[in-house]
Amino acid sequence: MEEQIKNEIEEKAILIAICPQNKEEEVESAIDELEELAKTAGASTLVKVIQNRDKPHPATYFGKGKVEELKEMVEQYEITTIICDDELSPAQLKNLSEALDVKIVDRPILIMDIFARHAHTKEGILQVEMAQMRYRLSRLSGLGKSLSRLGGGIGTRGPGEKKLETDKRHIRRRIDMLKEELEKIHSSRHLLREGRAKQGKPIIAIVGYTNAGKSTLLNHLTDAGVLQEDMLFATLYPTTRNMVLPEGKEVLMVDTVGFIRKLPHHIVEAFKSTLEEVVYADVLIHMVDATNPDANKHIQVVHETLLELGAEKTPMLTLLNKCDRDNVDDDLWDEKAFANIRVSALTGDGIYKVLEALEQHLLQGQRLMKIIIPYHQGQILQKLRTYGQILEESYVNEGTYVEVYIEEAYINKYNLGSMVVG
Ligand SMILES: Nc1nc2c(ncn2[C@@H]2O[C@H](COP(=O)(O)OP(=O)(O)OP(=O)(O)O)[C@@H](O)[C@H]2O)c(=O)[nH]1
Ligand SMILES: [Mg+2]
Repeated sequence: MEEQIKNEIEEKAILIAICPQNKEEEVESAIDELEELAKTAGASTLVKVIQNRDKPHPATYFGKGKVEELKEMVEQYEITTIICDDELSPAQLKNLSEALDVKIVDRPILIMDIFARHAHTKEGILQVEMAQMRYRLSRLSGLGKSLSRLGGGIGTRGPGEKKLETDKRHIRRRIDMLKEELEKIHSSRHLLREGRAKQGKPIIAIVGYTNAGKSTLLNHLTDAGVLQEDMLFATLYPTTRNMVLPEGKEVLMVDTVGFIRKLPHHIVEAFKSTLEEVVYADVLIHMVDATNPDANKHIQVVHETLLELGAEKTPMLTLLNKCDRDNVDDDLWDEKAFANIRVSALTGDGIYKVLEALEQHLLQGQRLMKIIIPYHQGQILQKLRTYGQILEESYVNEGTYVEVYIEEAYINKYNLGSMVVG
């Protein structure tokens, strides 16, 4: 069964979340963020309802009484959409939708909807559709009912197919096609990356919470002309630009997709190749919006996401951004960074210090390492050829024996310490 999509309806939403003991502040800020996300997706929030409970009710997310209350509010405010701060199970989706007779949207659907609106490149469009299809396949029983209620708006936007597909076999077939197309794009991205590696320039990736100012920084540094806007997930694909540091060192700067708490698993999967830009970087610039009351939480989410991606060991320089504003948190500090610098990507204040710190980091004393690289880790040898100065190379039983002059940063990044011999 397929349904034509209509997107013109005005969505009036109630936001719902549960609050375990002592988590009041965290939940408050999460639901405020959910309101921002809802706004970005075109829905206005009329009411926020938080229920104190440790875990969601397995069948209906909220308990019975609270669902009754919701029902009354839905009628009173002529609500079209309920948006839940957590990911809902198929049963919860179905039961809530039946009990309340409105569309039910959860955090993953909402975020994917925003991604769908902002995807403009072929890769981005395919990736979003892949995430949506995978999600849809896993939620079919609950979702069909919920989304068919209003036939438009959040959750029904897709950049690819203009149909809301609810047939399992069709979805599976579509997923296979998307997979094939994406693999083609990814192999060309791989070649691109190899090409860059051959240039031997260090890669610097700008990471951070969504809306922190990453694109603004890239634009300031390189006139990249990337869209910078006060909205969540303005950037969905990486832009790379050449740059020369003050003492003449050439680097590549990459702007990337922003992170957010509870970034849907299907998004992470579908955007893996895009997010991998972060994994291949030699240094990370971590942008923090120092005026956001939740900046500490944002820093923590960025650390967690980097860990998930396997980039937690990459040296990181943290920029406490938007310091031109008067509501900056002066106590902010990212412990994991090798330096914290206060900047304004908008006015350029402090940016010179950033470039100096980067350059100093990249040029800092090299060390002589005598190591054996196991044969199955040939890619590390490639990196040493690119970034280091190899004095000797020979083949032994355990792998390739190498004596190399290499910068400190790479020793940590490639875990060379564990390969030392003699
Ligand atoms: N006042 C001030 N505003 C800034 C600064 N840097 C960025 N902004 C604003 O913050 C908003 C977000 O900036 P972007 O550069 O789009 O942020 P981003 O991190 O690329 O966001 P996503 O791509 O959506 O993840 C824009 O409205 C920028 O103008 C700054 O230093 N000062
Ligand atoms: Mg951006």
